[in-house]
Amino acid sequence: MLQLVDVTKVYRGGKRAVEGITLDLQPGLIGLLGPNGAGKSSLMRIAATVTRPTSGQVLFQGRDAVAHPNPLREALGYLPQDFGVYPNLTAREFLAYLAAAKGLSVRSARARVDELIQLVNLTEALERPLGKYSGGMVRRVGIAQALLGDPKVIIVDEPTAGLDPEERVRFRTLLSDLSVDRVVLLSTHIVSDVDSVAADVVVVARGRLLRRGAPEDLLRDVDGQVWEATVPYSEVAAVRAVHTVSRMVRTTTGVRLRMLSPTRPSADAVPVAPDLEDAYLGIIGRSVAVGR
Ligand SMILES: Nc1ncnc2c1ncn2[C@@H]1O[C@H](COP(=O)(O)OP(=O)(O)OP(=O)(O)O)[C@@H](O)[C@H]1O
Repeated sequence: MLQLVDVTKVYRGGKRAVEGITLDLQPGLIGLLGPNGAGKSSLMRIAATVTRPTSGQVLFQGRDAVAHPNPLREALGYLPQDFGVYPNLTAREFLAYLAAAKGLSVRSARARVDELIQLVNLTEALERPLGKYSGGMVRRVGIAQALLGDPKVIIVDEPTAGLDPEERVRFRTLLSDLSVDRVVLLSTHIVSDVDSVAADVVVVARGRLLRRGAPEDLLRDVDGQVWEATVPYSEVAAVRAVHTVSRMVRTTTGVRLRMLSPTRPSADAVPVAPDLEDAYLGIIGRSVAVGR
C-alpha cells in the first residue's frame, strides 16, 4: 500500500539522516526500531509527506506521493514526535478544530470526537484547557487526532513517550486492533513497545536499514547466543567491554548479567532463550562491530 524506494535524506548542512532505505508496507503493525538519531523521525516525516526525500520515491497505492501527496494525506493519520497543541482549547475543541481542517462534516466530527475521547480515556479531562494537561495526556490527544477521519495509514512517531505503563499497554492493544486492515507504522527506541504486537520489525541505525523480519526471525538470529552469569561487581566493566550486556541485576552474590556471545562467555554461564531486546541489541551491536 505504501512504499519507500531507495529513500535518502540529506539535511541542509550535509547531515545524512536516511541512507537508501526501501520499505514495502502492507496492512499490519510495523515496528520501526532504532537508537536515538537513527533516522526514524526523518523516515516517518518522509512517509507522512511532511518532508521531501533528497532522492528516492514514496509511492501510495502505486502512485508518486512526493509529487502528488494529497491521496496519501487524505488517508493518513500522523502523530509526529514533536506533537503540540493549542493550550487554550479543550480536548474537544481542539479535536473538533482538526476534524474541520480534515474536512469532516460537523455531525460526523462530533460523533467521532466523542468516540476518540473515550478510546484514549480522556473523558474526565474533556472540558479542561490543554495547557493544563500532563505530557501523557497531551500524547493521548495526539493519538486521538491521528485517528480522526478513519485513516488507512497510521504513522506514529514515539507515541508512547510520556505514557504510564498502563496507558502503554492500552495504546499497544489499540494500535494492534487498528492494524487489522490498516498500515500502522510505529517508531520507537523501546523494544517492549513493539514486542508482542508487531508482526514485522524493521531495525534502523545511522540512517540504514539493518534488518527486517518477523520477531521470530530476529530471535532466531541470536538463538544459542544469549547467556546469563553472575559475576563479582568488580568484573562487570571487563565483561561489558567484550560482550553486549542486555540486562544487569545486582544481587547479594554479585551482578547477574544477561549477555550476547557466540560462544559460552564463562564456565558458569548458562544459555537462556533470547527475547526481542536481545535480538535488537545483537543487530545494533553487529552493525557497530562491522562499522556500518
Ligand atoms: N531538520 C534537521 N536538520 C539537520 N539535521 C537533522 C534534522 N532533523 C534530524 N536531523 C539529524 O538527522 C539524524 C537523524 O535524526 P532523526 O530525528 O530522524 O532520528 P531518530 O531516529 O528519530 O532519533 P530520535 O529518536 O532521537 O528523534 C540526527 O543526527 C539528527 O540530528
